[in-house]
Amino acid sequence: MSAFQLEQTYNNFINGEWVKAASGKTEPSINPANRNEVVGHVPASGVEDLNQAVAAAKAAAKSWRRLTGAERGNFLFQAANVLERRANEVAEAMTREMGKTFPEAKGETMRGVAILRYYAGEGMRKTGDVIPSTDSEALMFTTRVPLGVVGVIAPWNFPVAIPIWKAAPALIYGNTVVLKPAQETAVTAAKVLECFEEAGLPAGVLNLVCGKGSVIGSALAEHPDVNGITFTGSNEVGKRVGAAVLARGAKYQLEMGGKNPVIIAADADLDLAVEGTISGGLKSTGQKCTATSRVIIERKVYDAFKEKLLAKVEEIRLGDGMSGGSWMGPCASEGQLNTVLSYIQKGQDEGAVLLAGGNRPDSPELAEGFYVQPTVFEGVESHMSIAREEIFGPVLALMPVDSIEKAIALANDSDYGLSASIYTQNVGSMLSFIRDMDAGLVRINAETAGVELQAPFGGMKMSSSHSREQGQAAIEFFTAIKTVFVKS
Ligand SMILES: NC(=O)c1ccc[n+]([C@@H]2O[C@H](COP(=O)([O-])OP(=O)(O)OC[C@H]3O[C@@H](n4cnc5c(N)ncnc54)[C@H](O)[C@@H]3O)[C@@H](O)[C@H]2O)c1
Ligand SMILES: O=CCCC(=O)C(=O)O
Repeated sequence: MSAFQLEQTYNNFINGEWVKAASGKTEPSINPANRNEVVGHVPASGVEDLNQAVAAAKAAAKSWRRLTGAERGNFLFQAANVLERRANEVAEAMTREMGKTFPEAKGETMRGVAILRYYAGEGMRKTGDVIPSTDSEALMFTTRVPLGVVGVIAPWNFPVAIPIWKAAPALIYGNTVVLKPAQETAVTAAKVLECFEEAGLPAGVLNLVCGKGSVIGSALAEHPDVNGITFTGSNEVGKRVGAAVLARGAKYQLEMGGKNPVIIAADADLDLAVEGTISGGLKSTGQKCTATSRVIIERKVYDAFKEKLLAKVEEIRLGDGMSGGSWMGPCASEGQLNTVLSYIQKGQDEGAVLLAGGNRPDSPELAEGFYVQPTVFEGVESHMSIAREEIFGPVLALMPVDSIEKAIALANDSDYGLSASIYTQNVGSMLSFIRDMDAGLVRINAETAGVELQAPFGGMKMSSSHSREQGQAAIEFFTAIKTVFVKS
Protein backbone atom coordinates (compact mmCIF):
# COMPACT_ATOMS: atom_id res chain seq x y z
CA MET A 1 0.00 0.00 0.00
CA SER A 2 1.51 3.35 -1.03
CA ALA A 3 0.89 6.74 0.55
CA PHE A 4 1.59 8.53 -2.73
CA GLN A 5 -0.90 11.25 -3.64
CA LEU A 6 -1.34 12.80 -7.05
CA GLU A 7 -1.39 16.50 -7.85
CA GLN A 8 0.39 17.75 -4.74
CA THR A 9 2.51 20.88 -5.03
CA TYR A 10 6.20 20.43 -4.26
CA ASN A 11 8.75 23.07 -3.29
CA ASN A 12 12.49 23.47 -3.30
CA PHE A 13 14.34 22.32 -0.19
CA ILE A 14 16.74 25.06 0.89
CA ASN A 15 18.46 25.39 4.26
CA GLY A 16 16.20 22.78 5.81
CA GLU A 17 12.95 24.44 4.65
CA TRP A 18 10.50 23.68 1.84
CA VAL A 19 10.26 26.95 -0.08
CA LYS A 20 8.47 28.04 -3.23
CA ALA A 21 10.47 29.34 -6.18
CA ALA A 22 10.97 33.09 -5.71
CA SER A 23 8.89 33.70 -8.84
CA GLY A 24 6.11 31.49 -7.44
CA LYS A 25 6.11 29.61 -10.74
CA THR A 26 5.42 25.87 -10.93
CA GLU A 27 4.95 23.43 -13.75
CA PRO A 28 3.08 20.15 -13.95
CA SER A 29 4.96 16.88 -13.96
CA ILE A 30 2.88 14.54 -16.08
CA ASN A 31 2.57 10.78 -16.27
CA PRO A 32 4.08 9.44 -19.50
CA ALA A 33 1.67 6.47 -19.33
CA ASN A 34 -1.24 8.92 -19.44
CA ARG A 35 -0.52 12.48 -20.46
CA ASN A 36 -3.71 13.64 -18.75
CA GLU A 37 -2.54 12.66 -15.29
CA VAL A 38 -0.71 15.36 -13.35
CA VAL A 39 1.64 13.61 -10.94
CA GLY A 40 2.51 16.81 -9.11
CA HIS A 41 3.33 20.49 -9.54
CA VAL A 42 7.03 21.28 -9.25
CA PRO A 43 8.90 24.57 -8.93
CA ALA A 44 10.15 26.29 -12.06
CA SER A 45 13.00 27.93 -10.19
CA GLY A 46 15.28 30.74 -11.21
CA VAL A 47 18.90 31.66 -10.50
CA GLU A 48 17.87 33.53 -7.33
CA ASP A 49 16.62 30.24 -5.82
CA LEU A 50 19.81 28.48 -6.83
CA ASN A 51 21.93 31.21 -5.25
CA GLN A 52 20.07 30.76 -1.96
CA ALA A 53 20.66 27.02 -2.03
CA VAL A 54 24.39 27.43 -2.72
CA ALA A 55 24.65 30.01 0.09
CA ALA A 56 22.92 27.57 2.47
CA ALA A 57 25.24 24.74 1.46
CA LYS A 58 28.27 26.97 1.89
CA ALA A 59 27.15 28.10 5.33
CA ALA A 60 26.56 24.50 6.45
CA ALA A 61 29.88 23.19 5.10
CA LYS A 62 32.12 24.05 8.03
CA SER A 63 30.15 22.30 10.77
CA TRP A 64 29.31 19.32 8.53
CA ARG A 65 32.93 18.61 7.63
CA ARG A 66 33.89 18.85 11.31
CA LEU A 67 31.64 15.93 12.26
CA THR A 68 33.31 12.55 12.36
CA GLY A 69 32.67 10.16 9.49
CA ALA A 70 30.71 7.96 11.89
CA GLU A 71 28.45 10.88 12.86
CA ARG A 72 27.79 11.73 9.23
CA GLY A 73 27.21 8.03 8.57
CA ASN A 74 24.49 7.93 11.22
CA PHE A 75 22.45 10.45 9.24
CA LEU A 76 22.80 8.29 6.13
CA PHE A 77 21.74 5.17 8.07
CA GLN A 78 18.66 7.08 9.27
CA ALA A 79 17.86 8.27 5.74
CA ALA A 80 18.18 4.65 4.51
CA ASN A 81 15.70 3.49 7.14
CA VAL A 82 13.18 6.18 6.21
CA LEU A 83 13.56 5.48 2.49
CA GLU A 84 13.07 1.76 3.14
CA ARG A 85 9.89 2.45 5.11
CA ARG A 86 8.59 4.78 2.39
CA ALA A 87 9.81 2.66 -0.54
CA ASN A 88 6.34 1.99 -2.02
CA GLU A 89 5.46 5.67 -2.00
CA VAL A 90 8.77 6.71 -3.58
CA ALA A 91 8.59 3.92 -6.16
CA GLU A 92 5.04 4.87 -7.10
CA ALA A 93 6.13 8.48 -7.61
CA MET A 94 8.89 7.19 -9.90
CA THR A 95 6.63 4.91 -11.95
CA ARG A 96 4.03 7.62 -12.38
CA GLU A 97 6.62 10.26 -13.25
CA MET A 98 8.90 8.43 -15.66
CA GLY A 99 7.08 5.27 -16.60
CA LYS A 100 9.32 2.37 -15.55
CA THR A 101 7.33 -0.52 -14.11
CA PHE A 102 6.60 -0.53 -10.39
CA PRO A 103 8.77 -3.62 -9.67
CA GLU A 104 11.70 -1.92 -11.41
CA ALA A 105 11.02 1.33 -9.53
CA LYS A 106 10.78 -0.54 -6.22
CA GLY A 107 14.03 -2.35 -7.02
CA GLU A 108 15.72 0.96 -7.77
CA THR A 109 14.41 2.49 -4.55
CA MET A 110 15.75 -0.43 -2.52
CA ARG A 111 19.04 0.01 -4.34
CA GLY A 112 18.99 3.61 -3.04
CA VAL A 113 18.56 2.21 0.48
CA ALA A 114 21.53 -0.13 -0.01
CA ILE A 115 23.69 2.69 -1.43
CA LEU A 116 22.94 4.87 1.60
CA ARG A 117 23.90 2.03 3.96
CA TYR A 118 27.08 1.31 2.01
CA TYR A 119 28.24 4.94 2.19
CA ALA A 120 27.14 5.27 5.81
CA GLY A 121 29.68 2.52 6.53
CA GLU A 122 32.34 4.37 4.52
CA GLY A 123 32.39 6.97 7.28
CA MET A 124 34.33 4.47 9.40
CA ARG A 125 36.93 3.54 6.77
CA LYS A 126 40.49 4.79 6.43
CA THR A 127 41.12 8.06 4.62
CA GLY A 128 44.85 7.92 4.08
CA ASP A 129 48.19 6.15 4.19
CA VAL A 130 51.38 6.53 6.16
CA ILE A 131 54.28 7.08 3.75
CA PRO A 132 57.88 6.73 4.96
CA SER A 133 59.62 10.07 5.01
CA THR A 134 63.30 10.46 4.08
CA ASP A 135 63.60 12.29 7.40
CA SER A 136 63.78 9.71 10.20
CA GLU A 137 62.44 12.27 12.69
CA ALA A 138 59.27 12.99 10.71
CA LEU A 139 55.86 11.42 10.28
CA MET A 140 54.37 11.70 6.81
CA PHE A 141 50.86 10.64 5.87
CA THR A 142 47.98 11.46 3.57
CA THR A 143 44.48 12.40 4.57
CA ARG A 144 41.39 13.32 2.57
CA VAL A 145 39.47 16.58 2.75
CA PRO A 146 36.08 17.39 1.24
CA LEU A 147 35.80 19.67 -1.81
CA GLY A 148 33.27 21.95 -0.07
CA VAL A 149 29.97 22.52 -1.90
CA VAL A 150 29.15 19.89 -4.52
CA GLY A 151 26.55 20.39 -7.25
CA VAL A 152 24.74 17.24 -8.36
CA ILE A 153 23.09 17.37 -11.80
CA ALA A 154 21.04 14.23 -12.39
CA PRO A 155 19.04 12.67 -15.26
CA TRP A 156 15.49 11.28 -15.15
CA ASN A 157 16.17 7.64 -15.96
CA PHE A 158 17.28 6.53 -12.46
CA PRO A 159 15.67 9.30 -10.40
CA VAL A 160 16.39 7.69 -7.03
CA ALA A 161 19.58 5.68 -7.53
CA ILE A 162 21.62 8.31 -9.38
CA PRO A 163 20.98 11.30 -7.07
CA ILE A 164 21.71 8.98 -4.12
CA TRP A 165 24.84 7.43 -5.60
CA LYS A 166 26.17 10.97 -6.05
CA ALA A 167 24.86 12.68 -2.90
CA ALA A 168 25.64 9.86 -0.43
CA PRO A 169 29.41 9.75 -1.09
CA ALA A 170 29.53 13.55 -1.35
CA LEU A 171 27.98 13.80 2.11
CA ILE A 172 29.89 11.03 3.83
CA TYR A 173 33.22 12.53 2.79
CA GLY A 174 32.15 15.86 4.31
CA ASN A 175 30.76 17.91 1.44
CA THR A 176 27.45 19.74 1.40
CA VAL A 177 25.23 19.36 -1.65
CA VAL A 178 22.92 21.22 -3.99
CA LEU A 179 20.90 18.73 -6.06
CA LYS A 180 19.37 19.73 -9.36
CA PRO A 181 17.24 16.79 -10.50
CA ALA A 182 15.83 16.34 -13.99
CA GLN A 183 12.65 18.37 -14.14
CA GLU A 184 10.80 15.31 -15.50
CA THR A 185 11.35 13.54 -12.16
CA ALA A 186 11.32 16.40 -9.67
CA VAL A 187 8.45 14.89 -7.64
CA THR A 188 10.50 11.73 -7.08
CA ALA A 189 13.49 13.87 -6.08
CA ALA A 190 11.35 15.76 -3.56
CA LYS A 191 10.22 12.43 -2.07
CA VAL A 192 13.87 11.40 -1.63
CA LEU A 193 14.68 14.73 0.04
CA GLU A 194 11.72 14.23 2.39
CA CYS A 195 13.46 11.06 3.59
CA PHE A 196 16.67 12.99 4.37
CA GLU A 197 14.63 15.66 6.14
CA GLU A 198 12.86 13.02 8.23
CA ALA A 199 16.29 11.55 9.05
CA GLY A 200 17.18 14.86 10.68
CA LEU A 201 19.97 15.94 8.34
CA PRO A 202 21.18 19.39 9.51
CA ALA A 203 19.87 22.43 7.62
CA GLY A 204 21.77 23.38 4.48
CA VAL A 205 23.67 20.10 4.17
CA LEU A 206 21.50 18.80 1.30
CA ASN A 207 19.45 21.21 -0.80
CA LEU A 208 17.11 20.68 -3.74
CA VAL A 209 16.45 23.17 -6.52
CA CYS A 210 14.09 22.18 -9.34
CA GLY A 211 14.01 23.93 -12.67
CA LYS A 212 15.16 23.92 -16.25
CA GLY A 213 18.59 22.48 -16.99
CA SER A 214 19.50 25.49 -19.10
CA VAL A 215 18.73 27.78 -16.12
CA ILE A 216 19.48 25.90 -12.89
CA GLY A 217 21.93 23.31 -14.23
CA SER A 218 24.07 25.85 -16.04
CA ALA A 219 23.97 28.34 -13.12
CA LEU A 220 25.10 25.55 -10.79
CA ALA A 221 27.97 24.64 -13.12
CA GLU A 222 29.02 28.28 -13.34
CA HIS A 223 28.55 29.19 -9.67
CA PRO A 224 31.80 30.45 -8.10
CA ASP A 225 30.92 28.95 -4.69
CA VAL A 226 30.40 25.43 -6.03
CA ASN A 227 33.64 23.48 -5.71
CA GLY A 228 32.71 20.38 -7.67
CA ILE A 229 30.05 19.26 -10.13
CA THR A 230 29.04 15.66 -10.61
CA PHE A 231 26.92 15.32 -13.73
CA THR A 232 25.10 12.39 -15.30
CA GLY A 233 23.22 12.90 -18.53
CA SER A 234 23.68 13.27 -22.26
CA ASN A 235 26.99 13.93 -23.99
CA GLU A 236 25.75 17.13 -25.49
CA VAL A 237 24.93 18.69 -22.12
CA GLY A 238 27.84 17.01 -20.31
CA LYS A 239 30.40 18.62 -22.61
CA ARG A 240 28.93 22.04 -21.92
CA VAL A 241 28.86 21.47 -18.17
CA GLY A 242 32.47 20.22 -18.19
CA ALA A 243 33.66 23.25 -20.15
CA ALA A 244 31.89 25.67 -17.78
CA VAL A 245 33.33 24.05 -14.65
CA LEU A 246 36.82 23.74 -16.12
CA ALA A 247 36.79 27.42 -17.08
CA ARG A 248 36.54 28.43 -13.43
CA GLY A 249 39.00 25.83 -12.18
CA ALA A 250 36.60 23.67 -10.17
CA LYS A 251 36.43 19.86 -10.25
CA TYR A 252 34.00 17.97 -12.47
CA GLN A 253 32.88 14.48 -13.21
CA LEU A 254 30.77 13.61 -16.25
CA GLU A 255 29.00 10.29 -16.74
CA MET A 256 27.26 10.19 -20.08
CA GLY A 257 25.80 8.03 -22.82
CA GLY A 258 26.48 4.60 -24.23
CA LYS A 259 25.98 2.54 -27.38
CA ASN A 260 26.43 -0.76 -25.67
CA PRO A 261 27.13 -3.96 -27.61
CA VAL A 262 26.38 -7.56 -26.72
CA ILE A 263 28.30 -10.26 -28.59
CA ILE A 264 26.64 -13.62 -29.15
CA ALA A 265 29.31 -16.22 -29.87
CA ALA A 266 28.56 -19.37 -31.87
CA ASP A 267 29.01 -21.44 -28.69
CA ALA A 268 26.69 -19.27 -26.56
CA ASP A 269 23.76 -20.63 -24.61
CA LEU A 270 21.25 -19.00 -26.95
CA ASP A 271 18.31 -19.00 -24.53
CA LEU A 272 20.41 -17.22 -21.92
CA ALA A 273 21.70 -14.81 -24.56
CA VAL A 274 18.18 -13.99 -25.77
CA GLU A 275 17.02 -13.41 -22.21
CA GLY A 276 20.00 -11.10 -21.52
CA THR A 277 19.53 -9.20 -24.78
CA ILE A 278 15.87 -8.58 -24.09
CA SER A 279 16.38 -7.62 -20.49
CA GLY A 280 19.49 -5.52 -21.23
CA GLY A 281 17.98 -3.80 -24.25
CA LEU A 282 14.33 -3.36 -23.44
CA LYS A 283 13.81 -3.18 -19.66
CA SER A 284 13.08 0.39 -18.57
CA THR A 285 12.04 0.88 -22.23
CA GLY A 286 15.72 0.89 -23.23
CA GLN A 287 16.34 4.03 -21.17
CA LYS A 288 19.46 2.96 -19.32
CA CYS A 289 22.89 4.30 -20.10
CA THR A 290 23.95 0.64 -19.97
CA ALA A 291 21.14 -0.58 -22.25
CA THR A 292 22.07 -3.03 -25.01
CA SER A 293 21.62 -1.45 -28.39
CA ARG A 294 23.96 -3.31 -30.80
CA VAL A 295 23.58 -7.09 -30.96
CA ILE A 296 26.60 -8.62 -32.68
CA ILE A 297 26.04 -12.26 -33.58
CA GLU A 298 28.36 -14.90 -35.01
CA ARG A 299 26.91 -15.82 -38.39
CA LYS A 300 26.68 -19.56 -37.60
CA VAL A 301 23.97 -18.89 -35.00
CA TYR A 302 22.48 -15.73 -36.50
CA ASP A 303 19.24 -17.28 -37.75
CA ALA A 304 18.67 -19.41 -34.66
CA PHE A 305 19.30 -16.45 -32.34
CA LYS A 306 17.11 -14.12 -34.41
CA GLU A 307 14.20 -16.54 -34.41
CA LYS A 308 14.32 -17.00 -30.62
CA LEU A 309 14.72 -13.26 -30.04
CA LEU A 310 11.77 -12.30 -32.23
CA ALA A 311 9.56 -14.91 -30.55
CA LYS A 312 10.33 -13.38 -27.14
CA VAL A 313 9.92 -9.78 -28.35
CA GLU A 314 6.41 -10.74 -29.56
CA GLU A 315 5.51 -11.73 -25.99
CA ILE A 316 6.40 -8.35 -24.45
CA ARG A 317 3.39 -6.67 -22.85
CA LEU A 318 3.33 -2.90 -23.00
CA GLY A 319 1.33 -1.00 -20.43
CA ASP A 320 1.14 1.37 -17.51
CA GLY A 321 3.95 0.49 -15.10
CA MET A 322 1.45 0.55 -12.21
CA SER A 323 -0.49 -2.40 -13.71
CA GLY A 324 0.77 -5.80 -12.70
CA GLY A 325 0.76 -7.30 -16.22
CA SER A 326 2.99 -4.68 -17.86
CA TRP A 327 6.53 -5.71 -18.78
CA MET A 328 7.49 -2.48 -20.55
CA GLY A 329 6.22 1.00 -19.81
CA PRO A 330 6.18 4.11 -22.02
CA CYS A 331 9.08 6.35 -23.00
CA ALA A 332 9.65 8.85 -20.20
CA SER A 333 8.42 11.90 -22.13
CA GLU A 334 6.91 12.96 -25.41
CA GLY A 335 10.30 14.35 -26.47
CA GLN A 336 11.93 10.98 -25.78
CA LEU A 337 9.18 9.18 -27.75
CA ASN A 338 9.72 11.50 -30.72
CA THR A 339 13.48 10.93 -30.57
CA VAL A 340 12.97 7.15 -30.63
CA LEU A 341 10.47 7.36 -33.51
CA SER A 342 12.83 9.58 -35.48
CA TYR A 343 15.67 7.05 -35.07
CA ILE A 344 13.35 4.25 -36.21
CA GLN A 345 12.54 6.30 -39.32
CA LYS A 346 16.23 7.08 -39.88
CA GLY A 347 17.07 3.38 -39.58
CA GLN A 348 14.66 2.60 -42.41
CA ASP A 349 15.77 5.58 -44.51
CA GLU A 350 19.40 4.48 -44.21
CA GLY A 351 18.57 0.94 -45.41
CA ALA A 352 18.19 -1.16 -42.25
CA VAL A 353 15.42 -3.76 -42.28
CA LEU A 354 12.69 -3.61 -39.68
CA LEU A 355 11.98 -7.05 -38.19
CA ALA A 356 9.69 -6.12 -35.30
CA GLY A 357 7.92 -3.08 -33.88
CA GLY A 358 8.75 0.29 -35.36
CA ASN A 359 5.54 2.09 -34.41
CA ARG A 360 3.44 3.31 -31.58
CA PRO A 361 1.08 0.53 -30.39
CA ASP A 362 -2.44 0.82 -31.81
CA SER A 363 -4.38 -0.29 -28.73
CA PRO A 364 -6.76 2.49 -27.61
CA GLU A 365 -5.92 2.13 -23.89
CA LEU A 366 -2.32 3.13 -24.63
CA ALA A 367 -3.22 6.09 -26.84
CA GLU A 368 -2.66 8.77 -24.17
CA GLY A 369 0.78 7.43 -23.22
CA PHE A 370 4.19 7.82 -24.86
CA TYR A 371 4.46 4.17 -25.86
CA VAL A 372 6.53 2.69 -28.63
CA GLN A 373 6.72 -0.96 -29.64
CA PRO A 374 9.90 -2.90 -28.88
CA THR A 375 11.78 -2.67 -32.16
CA VAL A 376 14.34 -4.90 -33.85
CA PHE A 377 16.34 -4.08 -36.98
CA GLU A 378 18.63 -6.23 -39.09
CA GLY A 379 20.87 -5.30 -42.01
CA VAL A 380 22.41 -2.65 -39.78
CA GLU A 381 25.82 -1.36 -40.81
CA SER A 382 28.28 0.36 -38.55
CA HIS A 383 28.05 3.74 -40.32
CA MET A 384 24.26 4.00 -39.83
CA SER A 385 22.84 6.41 -37.26
CA ILE A 386 21.09 3.60 -35.38
CA ALA A 387 24.47 1.86 -34.96
CA ARG A 388 26.39 4.99 -33.92
CA GLU A 389 24.11 7.28 -31.92
CA GLU A 390 22.54 6.68 -28.54
CA ILE A 391 18.79 6.21 -29.10
CA PHE A 392 17.77 5.71 -25.46
CA GLY A 393 14.75 3.63 -26.40
CA PRO A 394 13.68 0.02 -26.98
CA VAL A 395 15.53 -0.50 -30.27
CA LEU A 396 17.91 -3.38 -31.02
CA ALA A 397 20.21 -3.51 -34.07
CA LEU A 398 21.26 -7.02 -35.18
CA MET A 399 24.70 -7.23 -36.83
CA PRO A 400 26.20 -10.56 -38.05
CA VAL A 401 29.97 -11.23 -38.01
CA ASP A 402 32.27 -14.10 -39.01
CA SER A 403 34.48 -14.42 -35.93
CA ILE A 404 34.92 -13.29 -32.32
CA GLU A 405 37.85 -11.13 -33.39
CA LYS A 406 35.61 -9.30 -35.88
CA ALA A 407 32.86 -9.09 -33.27
CA ILE A 408 35.14 -7.32 -30.81
CA ALA A 409 36.43 -4.98 -33.53
CA LEU A 410 32.84 -4.09 -34.47
CA ALA A 411 31.87 -3.67 -30.81
CA ASN A 412 34.78 -1.23 -30.43
CA ASP A 413 33.78 0.71 -33.56
CA SER A 414 31.94 3.31 -31.49
CA ASP A 415 32.60 6.70 -29.96
CA TYR A 416 31.20 5.34 -26.71
CA GLY A 417 32.62 2.83 -24.24
CA LEU A 418 30.31 2.42 -21.27
CA SER A 419 29.31 -1.24 -20.97
CA ALA A 420 29.59 -4.37 -23.13
CA SER A 421 28.88 -8.04 -22.75
CA ILE A 422 29.57 -11.36 -24.41
CA TYR A 423 27.72 -14.67 -24.31
CA THR A 424 30.16 -17.52 -24.81
CA GLN A 425 31.33 -20.72 -23.14
CA ASN A 426 34.86 -20.42 -24.47
CA VAL A 427 37.41 -19.16 -21.95
CA GLY A 428 39.69 -17.88 -24.72
CA SER A 429 36.86 -15.72 -26.14
CA MET A 430 36.08 -14.44 -22.66
CA LEU A 431 39.69 -13.46 -22.08
CA SER A 432 40.03 -11.76 -25.49
CA PHE A 433 36.87 -9.79 -24.75
CA ILE A 434 38.05 -8.75 -21.29
CA ARG A 435 41.42 -7.67 -22.73
CA ASP A 436 40.35 -5.98 -25.96
CA MET A 437 36.91 -4.49 -25.30
CA ASP A 438 37.13 -0.73 -24.74
CA ALA A 439 34.41 -0.29 -22.13
CA GLY A 440 34.36 0.64 -18.46
CA LEU A 441 32.10 -2.29 -17.61
CA VAL A 442 32.51 -5.67 -19.33
CA ARG A 443 30.22 -8.54 -18.46
CA ILE A 444 30.43 -12.19 -19.41
CA ASN A 445 27.25 -14.26 -19.85
CA ALA A 446 25.29 -11.38 -18.34
CA GLU A 447 23.37 -8.48 -19.86
CA THR A 448 25.06 -5.11 -20.48
CA ALA A 449 22.90 -3.38 -17.84
CA GLY A 450 23.31 -3.99 -14.14
CA VAL A 451 25.56 -1.95 -11.94
CA GLU A 452 26.67 -3.06 -8.49
CA LEU A 453 26.88 -0.24 -5.97
CA GLN A 454 30.13 -1.45 -4.37
CA ALA A 455 32.09 -1.54 -7.65
CA PRO A 456 33.50 1.37 -9.67
CA PHE A 457 31.24 2.48 -12.53
CA GLY A 458 32.07 4.73 -15.46
CA GLY A 459 32.90 4.67 -19.11
CA MET A 460 35.71 5.00 -21.59
CA LYS A 461 35.87 7.25 -24.66
CA MET A 462 32.89 9.63 -24.98
CA SER A 463 30.93 7.93 -22.20
CA SER A 464 32.71 9.64 -19.34
CA SER A 465 35.21 12.22 -18.21
CA HIS A 466 37.26 9.12 -17.34
CA SER A 467 36.31 9.31 -13.71
CA ARG A 468 34.55 6.54 -11.79
CA GLU A 469 31.55 6.63 -9.50
CA GLN A 470 30.29 4.27 -6.80
CA GLY A 471 32.08 1.88 -4.50
CA GLN A 472 35.26 3.17 -2.94
CA ALA A 473 36.17 4.82 -6.24
CA ALA A 474 33.81 7.66 -5.29
CA ILE A 475 36.31 9.01 -2.79
CA GLU A 476 38.55 10.09 -5.68
CA PHE A 477 36.08 12.65 -6.91
CA PHE A 478 34.53 13.84 -3.68
CA THR A 479 37.76 14.53 -1.78
CA ALA A 480 41.18 16.05 -2.31
CA ILE A 481 44.29 14.36 -0.96
CA LYS A 482 46.29 16.34 1.55
CA THR A 483 49.85 15.19 2.28
CA VAL A 484 50.91 15.90 5.85
CA PHE A 485 54.50 16.17 7.05
CA VAL A 486 54.93 16.37 10.84
CA LYS A 487 58.15 17.05 12.66
CA SER A 488 58.35 17.51 16.38
N1 LIG B 1 26.88 7.08 -17.66
C1 LIG B 1 25.94 7.05 -16.74
O1 LIG B 1 26.17 6.70 -15.59
C2 LIG B 1 24.54 7.47 -17.10
C3 LIG B 1 23.50 7.12 -16.24
C4 LIG B 1 22.20 7.52 -16.56
C5 LIG B 1 21.95 8.28 -17.70
N2 LIG B 1 22.98 8.61 -18.51
C6 LIG B 1 22.73 9.38 -19.74
O2 LIG B 1 21.76 10.40 -19.49
C7 LIG B 1 21.06 10.70 -20.70
C8 LIG B 1 19.58 10.75 -20.41
O3 LIG B 1 19.31 11.66 -19.42
P1 LIG B 1 18.73 13.13 -19.69
O4 LIG B 1 17.89 13.15 -20.92
O5 LIG B 1 18.15 13.60 -18.40
O6 LIG B 1 20.07 13.93 -20.00
P2 LIG B 1 20.26 15.52 -20.16
O7 LIG B 1 21.69 15.73 -20.50
O8 LIG B 1 19.24 16.12 -21.03
O9 LIG B 1 19.95 16.08 -18.69
C9 LIG B 1 20.72 15.68 -17.58
C10 LIG B 1 20.61 16.75 -16.51
O10 LIG B 1 21.25 17.93 -17.01
C11 LIG B 1 20.36 19.03 -16.89
N3 LIG B 1 20.67 20.01 -17.95
C12 LIG B 1 20.07 20.17 -19.15
N4 LIG B 1 20.64 21.20 -19.81
C13 LIG B 1 21.62 21.69 -19.02
C14 LIG B 1 22.58 22.73 -19.16
N5 LIG B 1 22.62 23.49 -20.26
N6 LIG B 1 23.47 22.92 -18.16
C15 LIG B 1 23.46 22.14 -17.06
N7 LIG B 1 22.55 21.15 -16.86
C16 LIG B 1 21.66 20.92 -17.84
C17 LIG B 1 19.00 18.42 -17.00
O11 LIG B 1 17.99 19.27 -16.50
C18 LIG B 1 19.19 17.16 -16.18
O12 LIG B 1 19.07 17.46 -14.81
C19 LIG B 1 21.45 9.59 -21.66
O13 LIG B 1 22.42 10.08 -22.55
C20 LIG B 1 22.06 8.53 -20.75
O14 LIG B 1 22.96 7.66 -21.38
C21 LIG B 1 24.27 8.24 -18.24
O1 LIG C 1 21.51 4.61 -16.69
C1 LIG C 1 22.58 4.36 -16.19
C2 LIG C 1 22.75 3.54 -14.96
C3 LIG C 1 22.63 2.10 -15.28
C4 LIG C 1 22.42 1.25 -14.11
O2 LIG C 1 22.37 1.71 -12.99
C5 LIG C 1 22.28 -0.19 -14.33
O3 LIG C 1 22.49 -0.67 -15.44
O4 LIG C 1 21.96 -0.89 -13.34
